[in-house]
Amino acid sequence: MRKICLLGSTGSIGTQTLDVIRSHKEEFQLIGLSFGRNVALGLKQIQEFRPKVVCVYSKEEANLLYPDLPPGVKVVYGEQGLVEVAAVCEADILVNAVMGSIGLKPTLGAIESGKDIAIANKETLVTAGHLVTEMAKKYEVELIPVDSEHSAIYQCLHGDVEKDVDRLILTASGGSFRDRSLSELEGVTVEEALNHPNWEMGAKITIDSATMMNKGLEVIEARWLFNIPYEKIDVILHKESIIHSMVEYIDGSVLAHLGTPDMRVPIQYALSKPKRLVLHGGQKLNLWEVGSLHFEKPNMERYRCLKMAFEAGKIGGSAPTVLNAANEIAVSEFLNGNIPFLGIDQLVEKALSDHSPTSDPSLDEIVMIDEETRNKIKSYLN
Ligand SMILES: NC(=O)C1=CN([C@@H]2O[C@H](COP(=O)(O)OP(=O)(O)OC[C@H]3O[C@@H](n4cnc5c(N)ncnc54)[C@H](OP(=O)(O)O)[C@@H]3O)[C@@H](O)[C@H]2O)C=CC1
Ligand SMILES: CC(=O)[C@@H](O)[C@H](O)COP(=O)(O)O
Ligand SMILES: [Mn+2]
Repeated sequence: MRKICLLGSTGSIGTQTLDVIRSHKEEFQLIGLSFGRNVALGLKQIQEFRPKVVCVYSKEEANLLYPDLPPGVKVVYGEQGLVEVAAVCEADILVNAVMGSIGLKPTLGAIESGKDIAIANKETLVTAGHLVTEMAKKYEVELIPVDSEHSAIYQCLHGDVEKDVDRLILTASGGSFRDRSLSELEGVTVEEALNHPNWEMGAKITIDSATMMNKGLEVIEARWLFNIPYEKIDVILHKESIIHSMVEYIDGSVLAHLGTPDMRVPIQYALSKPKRLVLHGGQKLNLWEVGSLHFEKPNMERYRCLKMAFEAGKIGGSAPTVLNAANEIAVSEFLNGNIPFLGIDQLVEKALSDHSPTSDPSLDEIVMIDEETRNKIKSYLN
C-alpha cells in the first residue's frame, strides 16, 4: 500500500489523482492533502478519503471547515502549513499538483523528510531546478514526472542519458491559437484562450499552452529532470497530442510514448511504477480512428515565450526564476482582464531584460527574486 500526500487536491491534476486513488484502493492510501480556497470540494474530499492532515489557504478557510470536519483530522494553513503537510505527514510519496512556485518549499521539505516526489508542479523545477535536484540526490529520493511529456520521456528512457541519448523531443499541441498568426491575436478573449484543443486543464496552464510558455517551462523542466543540456532538447508541433514525447538515441532509433490525452495515465504511472495498473474508465488509443499524425517545426518568432524560455534556461542562474514569476503574474493579470493576451510575453520580456542574473542562487535569493519580480510586474502595470 503506497501512502500518498497530495498538494492541490481540488485542481485538475488533484481531482484526477483522487480518481486514480479511488479506483485502486488496494494500492493507494491518502494520508494528507492540501487545497486553497475551494472549501466545498475540499470538504467532500476530506469526508471521502479521511486524510490525517489537511492544509488550506488561510485561517478563513480553516474556520469554514471546522464545523463539518470528521474527527481526527488535523488542519493547518498558509505557506507554512503546506510545508508541514508535505514534510510531516507519514506518506511515502508527495504528489505536488499545486499551481506555481508556491510549491517549491513544500517540495524541498518533503525531499528532506525522505519522500519521493511525483511532480506535476513544473514551476518549482523552473524556478529552482538546481536546488530541487541537488537535494533529491542528497536525500536519495526520486523525482518522478507527472507532466505528460516528461512521463512519456521517462517511459522511453533506457540506458545512460548522457552516453546513449542524442535528443529529447517534446511535442506541443500549439494551444488554443495555433491556427492564428501573431497579428490575429490582438483582442482575443480570455474565453477563447481557455479553449484548449486537446486537454482540459487548470486556467493558468491552459493560457501557458496558448502562449507556448508551457512548452518553454517544460524544456527547463526536462533539463532538470533528465539532467540533459538545452542543446539536446527540441520542441515539435504535433496537433493531435497523441505522441506525448520522444527520445532519439545515438543509433537513430526514436522511441515514442503514445496514448489518448488523459492525465490519469501519467499520474497513475508515477504512483505505481514500475508496475502498470488498469486505467479504470480510460479509453484505449484507436489509431485507425486517429488516421494520421502531423508534425511541424515551431516558428520561434511566433512563439516568443518558447524562445524566451530557451534563452532564460541557457543563461541559467536566476533567469528562469524571473521568467517564471513574471509569467505567473502576467497570466493572472490576463485572466483577470487587466492586460491583453499579447501583453503576457511583453511583460515577461521586460522583466527579463531588467534583471541581472545571479548564478547558482540560494533558496533565500530565489524567494527574494521571485517576490521582486512579481512586484516589478505590478509596478509596470501601475
Ligand atoms: N492540468 C493538467 O492537465 C496539467 C497540469 N500540470 C501542472 O500541474 C500543476 C497544477 O495544475 P492544474 O491542476 O491544472 O491547476 P489548477 O488550477 O486546476 O489547480 C491548482 C490547485 O492548487 C491549489 N492552489 C492554487 N494556488 C494555491 C496557493 N497559493 N496555496 C495553496 N493551494 C493553491 C488550488 O486550490 P483551490 O482551487 O482550492 O484554490 C488547486 O487545488 C501546475 O503546475 C501545472 O502546470 C502539468 C501537466 C498537466
Ligand atoms: C497535459 C500536459 O502535460 C500539458 O502540459 C499539455 O502538454 C499542454 O499541451 P500543450 O502545451 O502541448 O498545448
Ligand atoms: Mn505537459
